Amino acid sequence: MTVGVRGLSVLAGDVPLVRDVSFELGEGERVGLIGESGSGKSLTASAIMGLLPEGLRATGSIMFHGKHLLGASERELSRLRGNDLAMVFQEPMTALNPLMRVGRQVAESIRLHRRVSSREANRIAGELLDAVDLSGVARAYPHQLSGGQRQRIMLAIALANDPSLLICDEPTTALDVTVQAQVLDLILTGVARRSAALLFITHDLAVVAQVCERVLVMLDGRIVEEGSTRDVLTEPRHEYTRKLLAASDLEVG
Ligand SMILES: Nc1ncnc2c1ncn2[C@@H]1O[C@H](COP(=O)(O)OP(=O)(O)OP(=O)(O)O)[C@@H](O)[C@H]1O
Repeated sequence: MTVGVRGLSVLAGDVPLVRDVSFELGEGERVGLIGESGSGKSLTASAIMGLLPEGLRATGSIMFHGKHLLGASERELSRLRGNDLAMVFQEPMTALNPLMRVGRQVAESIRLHRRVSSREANRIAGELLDAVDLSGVARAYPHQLSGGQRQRIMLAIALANDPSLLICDEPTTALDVTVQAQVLDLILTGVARRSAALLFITHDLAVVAQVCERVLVMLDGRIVEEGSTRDVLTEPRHEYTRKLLAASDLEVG
């Protein structure tokens, strides 16, 4: 097991925003987390990353390779983040440094966690950029790249240290459809190559169908349904999942 979430709740004071959520991700498993806006998907991801907004607290337990993440020190968490535990967000511009060339940002993410010379880090960064079809942009600044290119830089950074868990929070929502397909392919290749587990947050059931083996459905802070992607999308049990399906233009065959 890569990650095991047990009875996770996220609270703002006494108000529960995520309620008693439990799930596991096996090695190399690709799991979708779907549900309407405000259902608690991002907070669940933030709790795993140890990145909850100030004022919120998590209870329950999150095990990652046998380590308790809730209650881990900030030092331990920052050692894991960007290393064995990585995340790609919806908006890459906020995560990239606007003043630093993108190749250097990839190389620095390597040197933050590994003892390698800057030359070696640059070499690995070059390989990572090749792997996301971005050979030749290492010297560009973020604003000189398209949204899809920036998201691929974020993916290269997230994969830089061969994480065993990659969390993607709506990574393609802001991209147009053809670019979206390319980024999804690169995510799939990137996790497959590393046998990394993937937790993929999205509103888009077509994306779930393409990317995930298993799916968790959240409503109002709870997981209300889970199962194989095929079962959930062809024979949804919960009324909410049926509504989601009816509202999507997904044709499940
Ligand atoms: N810092 C915060 N303080 C108080 N409430 C918050 C905070 N962050 C999020 N919430 C609330 O918690 C609930 C769950 O938020 P979350 O961002 O996890 O939803 P989501 O399912 O990811 O939605 P979206 O798809 O829009 O990103 C929402 O009702 C949101 O308003």
